[in-house]
Order: sequence, then C-alpha cells, then structure tokens
Amino acid sequence: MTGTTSTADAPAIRKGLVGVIADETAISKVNPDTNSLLYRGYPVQDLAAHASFEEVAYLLWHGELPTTAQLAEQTATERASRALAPVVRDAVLALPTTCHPMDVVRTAVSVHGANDPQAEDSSPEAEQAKALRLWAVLPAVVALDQRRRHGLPEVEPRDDLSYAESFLWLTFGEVPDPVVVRAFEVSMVLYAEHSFNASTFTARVIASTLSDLHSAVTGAVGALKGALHGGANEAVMATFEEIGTADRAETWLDEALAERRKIMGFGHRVYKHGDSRVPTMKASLDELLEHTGRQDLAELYDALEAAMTERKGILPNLDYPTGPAYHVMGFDTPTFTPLFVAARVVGWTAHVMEQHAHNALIRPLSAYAGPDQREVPER
Ligand SMILES: CC(=O)SCCNC(=O)CCNC(=O)[C@H](O)C(C)(C)COP(=O)(O)OP(=O)(O)OC[C@H]1O[C@@H](n2cnc3c(N)ncnc32)[C@H](O)[C@@H]1OP(=O)(O)O
Ligand SMILES: O=C([O-])CC(=O)C(=O)O
Repeated sequence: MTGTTSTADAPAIRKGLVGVIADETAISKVNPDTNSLLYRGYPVQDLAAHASFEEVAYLLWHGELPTTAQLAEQTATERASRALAPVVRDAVLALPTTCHPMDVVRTAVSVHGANDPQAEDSSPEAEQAKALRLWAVLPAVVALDQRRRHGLPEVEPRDDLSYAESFLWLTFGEVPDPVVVRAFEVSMVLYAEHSFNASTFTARVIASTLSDLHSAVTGAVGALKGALHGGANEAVMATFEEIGTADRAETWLDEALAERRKIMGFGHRVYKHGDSRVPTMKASLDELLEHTGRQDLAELYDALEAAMTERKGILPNLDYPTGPAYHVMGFDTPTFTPLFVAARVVGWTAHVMEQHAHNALIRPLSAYAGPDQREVPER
C-alpha cells in the first residue's frame, strides 16, 4: 500500500488519502480490527438476517429503524414512484445498446434529477424526498436496460411487491424462488453503505460545494464504475469465465500474478483481515448455488479463494461473492455494478444529507511537483 512521503522541507503527502480521517459520520462504522460493520450502530449481519432492505434504507436515512407507520408511509411513496418518467425512459432508449450499463444509469440519474419536481429545492425535507424517489426508480432503469439489450419488452411495475421482489420482477418478468429473492435482498442490504469509500467520498465532495443531490449521485455512479471499486463485481465474473474450471484456478492465478495483474474481488483498502460482509453473502451464495445446481461454480469460487490466500494472503471483498450470485440469478454481467448502485444510492444520499447538515467545502492541498517559475518565451 502506498504510504506517506515527506522530506525535511516538503510536507507529508498521503497518496490515495491512505489513513486520512477526512470527517466524522454517524451513518456507519467500519472497524477493520474487529472485522465489523455497523449501520447506525446495528451489525450489518443482524440487519441482513432480520430487517428488510426497505427498513435498512429508512435506518440509514433517518438514524433509527422505522415504526410500522413510518415504514408504511415510506413503502407507499416508494411503490408509487417506481415507474419511469417518459423523459427518463426516452433517454435510456436513446443510448446505444453497446454502451456500458453504468453509463446508462449515470445518464438516467442525471435526467431523472433534472426532471424531479423538487430539483431546485435543497431543504432537508426535499433532499429526503428526492433520495426516496431516486432509489424507487433505479430498478426500472437497470431492468429496462438489461431487457432492451436482450431484445425483450419492458415489464410494467407492480405495487404489491417488496423492493427486492419488484427489482427481479421488472428484470425477469417473474418473481423467482424465495431463495433467490432472499439472496438478492441480502446483497442489497450489504451493499447499501460503507463509510468514506471512493464513490461516497465523491458524492460528499460534490455535495460540499453546495451542489445538489442528483449531481452528487451522478458523480458517485462514475466513481463506482471503476474496477478498483464497484466494477470489481463484474470483473469477478469475467475472471471465473477466463479460468473455466476449478482445477485450472491455481495455474491461472500464478500466471496472472506473474503478469502483475490485480485479482478482482480480492483485497480492500480498509479491511486487511477479511471483509466483514463476505461471510453473510457467501452463505447466501451457497444457498443459491445449491438451489441452482451450480456445484461447479462453488468449486471454482473456493479454489481461487484458497489459491489467493495461499499465494498472497489477500482475502475476498464483497464483490467476490456477489459476482457469481448475480450471475446465477440471471443478471447479465455488465448489469452487476448497476445493481450495486441501486443499493448504494441509499448510503450516498444519506451522506449527501449529512454533508449538507454539517458542511465544510472539501478542498485538500497538493504539493507542486512541476517546473520552477520561469519566463514565457517570446512568441
Ligand atoms: C466493494 C468494493 O469496492 S471492495 C474493492 C473492490 N476492488 C477490487 O476487488 C479490485 C482488486 N483489489 C485491489 O485492487 C486492491 O486490493 C484495492 C484497490 C481494493 C485496495 O488496494 P490498496 O489499499 O490501495 O492496496 P494496494 O493496491 O496498495 O495493495 C497492497 C499490496 O497488495 C497487492 N494487492 C492488493 N490487492 C490485490 C489484488 N486484488 N490482486 C493482487 N494483488 C493485490 C498490491 O499489488 C500491493 O502489493 P505490493 O505492495 O507488492 O505492490
Ligand atoms: O470501502 C471501500 O473502500 C470499498 C467498499 O468495500 C465499499 O464501498 O463497499
């Protein structure tokens, strides 16, 4: 990992902001020593086991789990906001089917934001309402894009389904087995929030200029797309396809490491002894692989993890189990990171609201490393 560099007369530089504490947050706590993740004080594993994604969204936004009445009110608004506005739908359909689904989502967030009835209102109440509407509409964007790439017609939203069920309904035109719905919902809960990761920090930087919530989320989508961050879940599946079968995992890994390739789905900036969320997602993946009869994928997963642990001592992050989980659910590989967006939009918007409530412009310094002052030559 890159560390601090300084000399007697030059200031310390924290390349990649490694180890820098940039601000406080009350939204989540990542503790690499105890390998734990708390959302507003609650262990994420316990939330995944006992709370719906809708309840977790409420918790992250408001600080407490909802009462029955609060959940009913949020649910009613979310379900009433699932359909795409024509302008957003048209924008998605105008894009080439060859463009990356993250580009589609980024564009859709921007168009949806410009079309939001409270676009110019930055009061806390309006920001909360905008966050809820954006979260509600994202499944329709992601599903429409996957379906159009497969030449399939759009599916009409239903208001009798949970967020997770509705997402799967919109994508596949049916609500799958409860094992699939459960695994999908667990992934949404686990992906929802993770303190000052690169995309959340991007959202906070944008929010800190007093820019609006949709601008912050649009930027965050761009940051999440990269393979070192959210794009890794997609890259994990490409790795599995490249390796093929479990018996090839060790040889493949040795060759990849010899070429100094980064192995996607492994390693983490904060967790150095394993990602707190992996055991929970791995348990859901195991159920899914059993349910779908994909023992081959289970063996490949275990073989690559064992080889990576043995060769480098680097452990999987959350993108490692979600990649194959989304694959067996039926999502196409480029859709994986947009699924992450639909979950993380909750965390991003909670951070935008927290940033606005306690704002300070985020503007670090740089150490100049260019030429000394010089004269412009005659021209
Ligand atoms: C939900 C998420 O966003 S989780 C992150 C998803 N990203 C990935 O899975 C991409 C693969 N992983 C990585 O690239 C890295 O582990 C990161 C970017 C996530 C974190 O990296 P950093 O904290 O910056 O650590 P850094 O990249 O400096 O790694 C430290 C050492 O471990 C090695 N290393 C870390 N991760 C990996 C990996 N996945 N494959 C191979 N080597 C790795 C580095 O090459 C480096 O070795 P060196 O000291 O010999 O140069
Ligand atoms: O925290 C990070 O750097 C990346 C990560 O795991 C996440 O955003 O979920």
